[in-house]
Amino acid sequence: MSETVTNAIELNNISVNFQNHDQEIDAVKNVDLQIKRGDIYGIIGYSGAGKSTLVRVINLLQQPTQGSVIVNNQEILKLKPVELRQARKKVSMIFQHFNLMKSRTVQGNVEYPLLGTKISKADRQAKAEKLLRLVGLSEYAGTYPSQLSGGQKQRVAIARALASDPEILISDEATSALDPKTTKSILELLKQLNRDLDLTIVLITHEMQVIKSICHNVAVMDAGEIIERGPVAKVFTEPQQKLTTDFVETSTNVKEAIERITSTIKISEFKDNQELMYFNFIGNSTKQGVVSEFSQKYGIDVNILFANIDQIDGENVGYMIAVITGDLAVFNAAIQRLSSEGVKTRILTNDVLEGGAA
Ligand SMILES: Nc1ncnc2c1ncn2[C@@H]1O[C@H](COP(=O)(O)OP(=O)(O)OP(=O)(O)O)[C@@H](O)[C@H]1O
Repeated sequence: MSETVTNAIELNNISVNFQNHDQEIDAVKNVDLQIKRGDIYGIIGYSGAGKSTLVRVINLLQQPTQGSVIVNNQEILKLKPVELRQARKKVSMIFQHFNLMKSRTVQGNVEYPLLGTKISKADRQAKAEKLLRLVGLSEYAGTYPSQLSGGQKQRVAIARALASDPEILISDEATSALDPKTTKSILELLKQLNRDLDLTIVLITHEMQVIKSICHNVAVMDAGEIIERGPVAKVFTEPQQKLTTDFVETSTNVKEAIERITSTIKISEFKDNQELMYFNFIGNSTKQGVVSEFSQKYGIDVNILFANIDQIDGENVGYMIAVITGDLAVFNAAIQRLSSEGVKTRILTNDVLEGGAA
């Protein structure tokens, strides 16, 4: 199958410039992005990185300054207005603040995108009922948004977004206003919709935890550019950029652990044969194996200060911070061997002494 058949979205050399008074803002700079049909693709970055501007280009809510936008094999910048309206129906969005209409009931909100279409009133009602069942809110059809919790409001917004039978759903920080438990249930719902409806999902977030929960692929944005991208498991285990490492270490609690450990132990008092080490294990390279290999085979003492294990895309990923004590030449040889077995290591001692670990 050719690329154009399998890609739901193809952005080529997209730039978006804004003129703010006498200042020009390059919100998106020369971005190329391909998203496969049926993928859950995360875009992560800090506030102002250009994420929202970039995804708004997908349905032309934002006109790009340059570049081409191909959605479902259609070059949408070249469509006539009537064709563009049709194409846009295939791309729905959900937002952080839900954007529900307060004066309409839950049912009325879900029916809203179908008003003014050829669909009959009875079919419209039946479709809204079906969608509310799908998101688990049937019994709330007659209530108003103000009577719902944040998670329920987002479910209504999702049902409404599905009313036009989209092929692509864009989620712009849709879980950012929700507590962790509700976030989890909304992400589970999105995962289910991706699977059951073959919905392509583009998900913007500033939390790597969200990416880790449901995305297959991720792009990291900074200052209008995509600075790193790839399958989530690969980006998590082999981040290439400092910003990506920051996001990963925050979501795995490693960053917090490094800060806690380095503020409680005195590295300046370490002996010459001691190092503070960070280990990252992937797949079969278990923590136990490494610790026993260090102590039994190399005679190196490993004092574990932090350990955590994650499941990313079905793969176990472990993180450990430890003080190791022993012959450093032997130790260096040991880490070289481990690195060939998929264990990543980083000596934190120097980072901390130079003030660069956090
Ligand atoms: N309509 C606009 N007019 C002028 N500048 C804009 C406009 N929209 C966005 N910007 C600017 O473009 C840059 C990127 O904004 P954007 O909202 O895309 O970032 P973001 O990564 O989505 O951040 P956030 O999560 O805070 O929305 C910012 O500097 C922002 O101030």
